[in-house]
Amino acid sequence: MVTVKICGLRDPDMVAFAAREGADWIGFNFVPQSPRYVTPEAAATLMLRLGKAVPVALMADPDDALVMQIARLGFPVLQLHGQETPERAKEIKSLTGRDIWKAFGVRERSDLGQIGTFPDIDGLLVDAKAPDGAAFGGGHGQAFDWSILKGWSAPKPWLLAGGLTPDNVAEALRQTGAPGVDVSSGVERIRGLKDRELVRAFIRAAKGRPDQP
Ligand SMILES: O=C(O)c1ccccc1N[C@@H]1O[C@H](COP(=O)(O)O)[C@@H](O)[C@H]1O
Repeated sequence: MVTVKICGLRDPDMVAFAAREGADWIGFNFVPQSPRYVTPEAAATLMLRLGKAVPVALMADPDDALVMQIARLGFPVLQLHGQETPERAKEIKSLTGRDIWKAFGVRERSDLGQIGTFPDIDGLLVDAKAPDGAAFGGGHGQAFDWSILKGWSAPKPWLLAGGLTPDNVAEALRQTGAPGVDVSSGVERIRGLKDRELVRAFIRAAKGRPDQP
């Protein structure tokens, strides 16, 4: 079954709702410039509502103090969405003992080459490259040309990300064969605010049960 990560939740009831609807992972965003940012203190409260969903901490170029603070909250997975080098990813893994997922922004086939230079990560996300001039590297609701993944085989467990929505996720999965998907903007009607109907529709479309009430 396809696994689903819903990212950037800020409201405890929405965390509980997404978990009940079948989200496998729920992402909390620690990128201060993002409209989905939560403080570590707020995340600790949100994490009480996870049910069976697994929390993922999204950071971009975090310093050691932040990664340690986040690891102490009990996150098993740290998602690095900045300009982290392979060495820094390895260092964060050794510092925290947590699984490291690295996000890679892609636009063309050659962009996939960078992935092989990160031997120490545990998983990865293939996301669209951020638009020029963007203040941060993800959550822009932009898809990339999925056909660039044709014939590519991921060296680690991976999630497809970037501009996914309830309407396009089934087609994205069909084209890419991704084992999992990650969404942020595509389940919002107002930027930064998740929408229950869209969260439910996304999870159902991704898991291939769109018509169930
Ligand atoms: O969601 C954000 O605000 C964000 C900020 C900084 C880095 C990453 C961010 N989100 C991640 O970006 C991808 C794709 O998001 P979208 O569905 O296209 O909006 C996803 O992995 C989010 O976790």
